[in-house]
Amino acid sequence: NQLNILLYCILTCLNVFFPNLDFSWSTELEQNLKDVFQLSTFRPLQLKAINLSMSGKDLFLVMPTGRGKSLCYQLPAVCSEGFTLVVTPLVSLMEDQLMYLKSIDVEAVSLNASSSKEHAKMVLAEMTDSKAPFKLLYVTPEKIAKSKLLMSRLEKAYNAGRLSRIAVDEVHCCSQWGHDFRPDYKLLGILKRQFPKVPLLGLTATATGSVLKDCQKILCVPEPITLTASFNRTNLYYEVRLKDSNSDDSVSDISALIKERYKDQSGIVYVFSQKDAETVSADLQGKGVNASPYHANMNPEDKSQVHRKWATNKIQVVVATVAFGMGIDKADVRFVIHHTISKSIENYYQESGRAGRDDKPADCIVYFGFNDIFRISTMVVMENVGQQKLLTMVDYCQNVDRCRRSVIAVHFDEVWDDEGCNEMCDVCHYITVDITQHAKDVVQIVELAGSLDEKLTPLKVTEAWMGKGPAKRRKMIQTTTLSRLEVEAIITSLLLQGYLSEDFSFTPYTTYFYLKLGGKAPLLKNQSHSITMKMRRTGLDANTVSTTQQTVQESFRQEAFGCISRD
Ligand SMILES: Nc1ncnc2c1ncn2[C@@H]1O[C@H](COP(=O)(O)OP(=O)(O)OP(=O)(O)O)[C@@H](O)[C@H]1O
Repeated sequence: NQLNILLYCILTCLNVFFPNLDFSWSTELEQNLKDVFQLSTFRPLQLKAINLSMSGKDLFLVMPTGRGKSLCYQLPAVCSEGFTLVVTPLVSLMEDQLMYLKSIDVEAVSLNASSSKEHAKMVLAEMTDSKAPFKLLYVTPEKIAKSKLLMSRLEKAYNAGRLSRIAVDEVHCCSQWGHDFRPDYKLLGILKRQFPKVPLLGLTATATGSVLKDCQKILCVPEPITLTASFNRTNLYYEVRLKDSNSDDSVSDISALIKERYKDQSGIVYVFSQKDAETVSADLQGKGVNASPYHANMNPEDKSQVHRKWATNKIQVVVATVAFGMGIDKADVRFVIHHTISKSIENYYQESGRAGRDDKPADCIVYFGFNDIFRISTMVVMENVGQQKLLTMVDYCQNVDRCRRSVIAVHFDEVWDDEGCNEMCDVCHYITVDITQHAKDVVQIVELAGSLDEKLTPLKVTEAWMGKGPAKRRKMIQTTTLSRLEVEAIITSLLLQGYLSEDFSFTPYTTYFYLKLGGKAPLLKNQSHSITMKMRRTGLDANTVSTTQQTVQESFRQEAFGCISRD
């Protein structure tokens, strides 16, 4: 092993100068990639990870969901003597992998709580048999923790040189700081302690530096190399929409999106609770969307039927809780809509990451509702740093000063270049505009009305500024050519920034809302005073940005959440 590591280091250095230089296993790798896995090229970091693992190095591989982590241990398994032990958290994940490996004629077996006695006996016997055909042995962490028989067999296989590699899938489950902690993962340190010479490969789609440090300690891996692929899924468009928590407008909006923008395209709608899965699914069905619910409380047959029908495009949309998660590997998912925010950015990244696995454009939209923050908050109250993580998700939704992608990238400690978004998020469609002159024009209209002892409703101010007021008044003010939506957005902004304020008038029958000068209006007399606001650029592709309705909503939102400072 040490010779291999030395060889790897020398060859890596030489590779810089001689890119075609190969390792002893390179030809076999290339061959099996094509012949067995039927893939023509490696994706970024796959070859590097495989070469490191083949050289005997312990490795943590952090690679976005759907980028091909499994190949990084399956291909080495096929190219090595003996077998690779794969620890995976869910039996369903295991079954998917076994089915896939069977379809490409790679021998693999599993041991879990539902394995029959005969099957377990056969597998345990074959572990030490040099003629046994299997290349991968999938086990749950519970099995490692509870089965002394398995550990004793692993020890025998290790001593016989048959345990070639250990892969720990979803390695972040080791750490309580991770988003999916599983107590049995805490016990996996036994593997490296008992089998120190076997290289370990920990795989995860989402783990911050501190989570990985924790995993390293728990797994007793002395000096792992960490390879981190970029989190930037360039084909995904990220968008946040405001949700009025007191109405079901969001469901109407979602159904309109599915029927128009995503007509005949496959997608997922994530919801907060099992009850929401049932009701949102029923609402969507009522609006003519081919949707089905999915949650942990359904019986296993119903769940696998929904999954199967969705995978074969007989159901267009699955309305699911997070139970519809690991192991979902449908390539052509064109949209992942969150009816409710996720409980952390890690969760959101993983859930939304199920879109666009075929590298074609796909949308990730989250509906952000004020009340949802508190619903989730009570759910995560028992979790370590649950509130902190939830707030990072809220910040992702609320912050319109930073590109959505940059928030995700920075969260995962990735060095980020703002150009990396390529305008593939809603925030990057906003521009900061100077509205000082507009503000002066509007304030002049309200001021003039005041001097004439008139009161103007917001509608009257809008119309006056757009030149629709009485002709003699038009001559006294500066009218605008801006669109109505822009005019409304600017007036709202001035109201929220304090340049205008409300002037209520009560009658026995109704209450009138007029606009009057706000406390900050006098600042506009100062030549050096300027005001800005964020606005969505106009003239953008209707397929990737929201409707005009959204423009107004967004501008309200930025102001309402105080994204523009009140200077
Ligand atoms: N080099 C490659 N070229 C083309 N397709 C690939 C390549 N490597 C893997 N894939 C495909 O990418 C898909 C996702 O792979 P895989 O399931 O290993 O992803 P993953 O990173 O483990 O995702 P998850 O985090 O969801 O488990 C699979 O369909 C796989 O066949």
